[in-house]
Amino acid sequence: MALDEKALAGHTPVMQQYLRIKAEFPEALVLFRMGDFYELFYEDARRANRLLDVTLTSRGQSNGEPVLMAGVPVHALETYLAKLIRLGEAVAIAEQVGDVNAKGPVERKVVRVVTPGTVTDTELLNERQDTLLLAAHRKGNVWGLAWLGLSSAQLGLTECSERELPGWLTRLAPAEIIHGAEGEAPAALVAAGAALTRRPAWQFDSAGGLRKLCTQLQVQSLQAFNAQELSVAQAAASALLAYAEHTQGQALSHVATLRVERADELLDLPPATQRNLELVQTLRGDDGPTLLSLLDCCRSGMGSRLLRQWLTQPARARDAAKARHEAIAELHTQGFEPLRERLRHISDVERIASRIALRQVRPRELAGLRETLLSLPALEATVPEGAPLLLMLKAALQPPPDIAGLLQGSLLAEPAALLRDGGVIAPGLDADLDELRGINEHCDAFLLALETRERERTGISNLRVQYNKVHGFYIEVTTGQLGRVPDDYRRRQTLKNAERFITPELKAFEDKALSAQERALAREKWLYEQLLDQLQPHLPVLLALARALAQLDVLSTLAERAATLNWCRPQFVPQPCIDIEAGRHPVVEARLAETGGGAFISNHCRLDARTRMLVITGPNMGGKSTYMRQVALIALLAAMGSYVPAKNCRLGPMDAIHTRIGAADDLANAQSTFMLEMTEAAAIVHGATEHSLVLMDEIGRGTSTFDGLALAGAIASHLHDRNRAFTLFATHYFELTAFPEKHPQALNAHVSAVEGSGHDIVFLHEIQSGPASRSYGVQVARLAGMPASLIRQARATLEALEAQQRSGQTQVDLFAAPPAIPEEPAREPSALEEALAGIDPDALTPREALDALYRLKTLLAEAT
Ligand SMILES: Nc1ncnc2c1ncn2[C@@H]1O[C@H](COP(=O)(O)OP(=O)(O)OP(=O)(O)O)[C@@H](O)[C@H]1O
Repeated sequence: MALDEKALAGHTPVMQQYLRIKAEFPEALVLFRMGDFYELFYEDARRANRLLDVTLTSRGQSNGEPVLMAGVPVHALETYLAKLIRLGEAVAIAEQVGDVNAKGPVERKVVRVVTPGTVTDTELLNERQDTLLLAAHRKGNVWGLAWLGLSSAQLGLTECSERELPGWLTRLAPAEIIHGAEGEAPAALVAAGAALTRRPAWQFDSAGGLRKLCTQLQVQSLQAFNAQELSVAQAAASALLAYAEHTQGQALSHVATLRVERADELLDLPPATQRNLELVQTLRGDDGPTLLSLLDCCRSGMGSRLLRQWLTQPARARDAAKARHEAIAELHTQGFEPLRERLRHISDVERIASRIALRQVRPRELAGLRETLLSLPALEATVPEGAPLLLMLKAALQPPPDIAGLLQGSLLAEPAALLRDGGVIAPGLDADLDELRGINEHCDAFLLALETRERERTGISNLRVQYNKVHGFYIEVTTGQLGRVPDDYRRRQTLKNAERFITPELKAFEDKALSAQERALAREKWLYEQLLDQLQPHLPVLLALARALAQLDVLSTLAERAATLNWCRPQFVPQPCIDIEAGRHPVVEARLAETGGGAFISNHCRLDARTRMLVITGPNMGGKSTYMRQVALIALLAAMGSYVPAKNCRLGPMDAIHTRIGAADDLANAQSTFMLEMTEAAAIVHGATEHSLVLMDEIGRGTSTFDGLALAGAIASHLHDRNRAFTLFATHYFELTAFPEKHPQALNAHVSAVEGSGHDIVFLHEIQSGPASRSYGVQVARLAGMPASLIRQARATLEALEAQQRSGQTQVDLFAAPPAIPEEPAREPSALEEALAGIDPDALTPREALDALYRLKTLLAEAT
């Protein structure tokens, strides 16, 4: 924001200082330190009043206007910061850095900028979820994405199409997105629900990005990362790195590797799939119960964060998943509890390493790191050796011993929480510090000796030598004894019953002791900085160690889950198939167990090259949705490297899981239920391949029966004939049970239910072959507590409708091939067209051209 210097001149000096700072951080709320408060002014004050409920006041005048302000107390900063970051705000904290006693306003400087995507404070981060900053840049039809986890040292790039963009945003779930679009932010970015920050368009520059990335990674080119050609993503990276450095006020030395992701290497889980399968969030937006909440018994935040990544970004290739299955099998045989017990005590090495790089690490975090490093040999001994992946991770648990030694030699066993309090550096590291501390420690002995001496000298037996923070050292004499006070005593303070004095000797000691304390503190700070310097070269090793610990945590957690929940090891085969014996829905099963809702009924699913589609019918509440979702969840669990809730499971190659399952209206995006249903279905019809798994739940129900039925039939045919995807197609349209008659790769299946006495219905939740006999909708409504009279009326209407249908009408073929578009009959050219075709404009003189024009006009008049 350009500052109008003339307008500025009318403001008070402090407000001038404020406005200059604000101009540097126009998008952030500026917290301006004034004594014991951080003040916000003008529009920022209004926003703070709305967001934080702090009082809005106005004080004095500047530039002829009252100054609107709101303040938060210094001691409550962290609480307010946490709230603002959760609300998606960016905050710049301007501290007083100059001499408070100097003339004019004390110098202030922004020392910290905290934004939702760049927070690194332990208190402000979610322990179990990565906080990512993402930059998005569009060029033509290509979107370039670059993302950074400041506290996990992750840097990633990808390029994708407009269609793929929402999938990436859901998968990465960034906390903050930066973009360079003028005006309104692109709708796809807004839909991601992250905080949006606009940066100047010129910062999205691919040449600059390439340069910045090379400098960051200390390489000549990005060839080794396969990122040399990704110019749109490089442009995004340029803005990303500039913004991250701007907020941190320093280079990001710990970010030393780059991952290039390609959509065709990942199992495609579009946003609808992630939502419908309730992977990390329920349909209501809660954190549980979800597949992640069921799986996440990790012992560390690092493990939880990695588990979430494995779940939302599974690879298409099966190698990594196979290696994980093998490791889990080994952990089953050899035991995983000792390892999990050890992992319980490790600290968050990943975040600590990042905070070392950013020089924000606290003494106790370093002490935690030291304990973790020292516990590695014992932890390593609990890792079984059988599987190659475990062997590799075991090897990574041996970082050079000098880091642990360095921390041991440098830090006290239990250092103070904050460096500014002192009491952090170990004795024996630095002779100067030890000497300064010695002065302090000998203080007590000196004071005792002085007290004895002064008592003898003055004959005052109750004389005391003491210290307090406000008045320093003093000799206290009660009023009755004042007559004995020698001449060299100088009065320091008068109390009700006593006087306090100081002597030249005590004063000299005080100067020495106090300055020793101050100097010891300064020395500790300096030594701490030295320690951070010494740790910098070890960051890559520490980050590698963090990743190994996180993997061990996830693997042993998956082993525990598999054992506790009775899951099996899936098998991958090259032939196309989904062959699940006695599969279960893990989350529904766990809920039933928790609520005493009875046993979960397991079901098979057999799809292969000959049977690619199941048309599933059956009553509402019968378990169709549960069944379809469980097949998808089993496929996904296998792909991420977990065991699966089934007795046996064989899976062929898979490139995507598409789902179209009824959801609430998307009012926010002004789409009706039906529009949303068709948009999602269209995306599936366009995207699914013969290696995809497609779940279609009651497609067409959002519109009139005939429209819905016609569309459902056409979509089923398309999926069967053209996409050839593995499809589970649940429907209430009985007409669709005729589908398999004409479609050789489709089969009917139904969820079973029986009608008990008095029209009651009992759900058996078993998937059986063949179509359902009827739908039981009225019975379910009765179960739901509809009044008896209403149910009677519905039943009568139903019978009448069924009778009407039986009484004739030729059947419409729902699945007939679409009629060909009629071709236009061949037509004789008109006289006008023939004349026009006969003219060669280049061969005509102007006169002939004019004649030709008249001739054409005449022909036109004759024709009309
Ligand atoms: N295999 C099963 N074993 C035990 N209980 C089950 C099983 N499948 C489903 N259920 C129970 O039945 C309830 C309804 O299941 P679900 O929502 O899958 O039915 P639906 O057939 O899809 O119903 P609708 O057609 O109304 O959407 C579930 O919440 C669950 O409690």
